[in-house]
Amino acid sequence: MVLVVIMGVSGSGKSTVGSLLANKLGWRFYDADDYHSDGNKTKMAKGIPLTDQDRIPWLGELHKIIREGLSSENIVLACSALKRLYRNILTNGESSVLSQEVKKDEIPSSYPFFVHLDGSIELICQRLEKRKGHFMPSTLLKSQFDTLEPLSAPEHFIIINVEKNVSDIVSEIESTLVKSNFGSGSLFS
Ligand SMILES: Nc1ncnc2c1ncn2[C@@H]1O[C@H](COP(=O)(O)OP(=O)(O)OP(=O)(O)O)[C@@H](O)[C@H]1O
Ligand SMILES: O=C(O)[C@H](O)[C@@H](O)[C@H](O)[C@H](O)CO
Repeated sequence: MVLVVIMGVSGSGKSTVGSLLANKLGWRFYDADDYHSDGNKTKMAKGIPLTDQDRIPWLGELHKIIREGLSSENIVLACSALKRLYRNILTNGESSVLSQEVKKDEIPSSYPFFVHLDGSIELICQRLEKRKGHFMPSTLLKSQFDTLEPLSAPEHFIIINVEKNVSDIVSEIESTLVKSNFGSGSLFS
């Protein structure tokens, strides 16, 4: 089965794009925000950036959920996944990455395809300031950009600029997925 991870800083549109994409494809949608501990959410709401120690158990838990889900369903995951380490934990699990040893049988049958929703801090800040009822303050945006490590090979990815409207972004992801055939995973089979 296939895992598509919609990643990027807070306010880049991961939840909006990810849920619409999953809906269009008929795939299962997970939002990583729903799996943060209360401690992590309180910290962010107070304007304190999360550390590796805060994020690693959260990503390890997401890895387990996704791995289980991938046995029967294609998944779209919205997750900040800012650092390469975090993306490796999502893919391979916490213990294998922290022990520097990736066990082949722990890699999901199709490794993730990442979609980075990229944009200027000014544009994303404006969107965050307009967004209502969310725990994440726009004051944390600079730390999100400082933490972000760009995707690079051998990661499989596309980068999409969030100046585009949501439906164009979703269509671009869909057409990329149709054209791609990464690893042994057969898309839309
Ligand atoms: N391409 C877009 N064009 C215009 N507005 C957008 C676009 N993408 C998202 N938005 C708006 O920007 C705001 C942030 O989007 P969203 O909540 O999906 O981001 P997010 O990356 O999931 O954020 P977080 O990580 O903080 O949960 C929302 O109000 C959403 O409606
Ligand atoms: O890694 C992180 O710092 C977090 O995932 C944040 O990105 C928040 O979860 C999200 O942005 C809040 O909405």
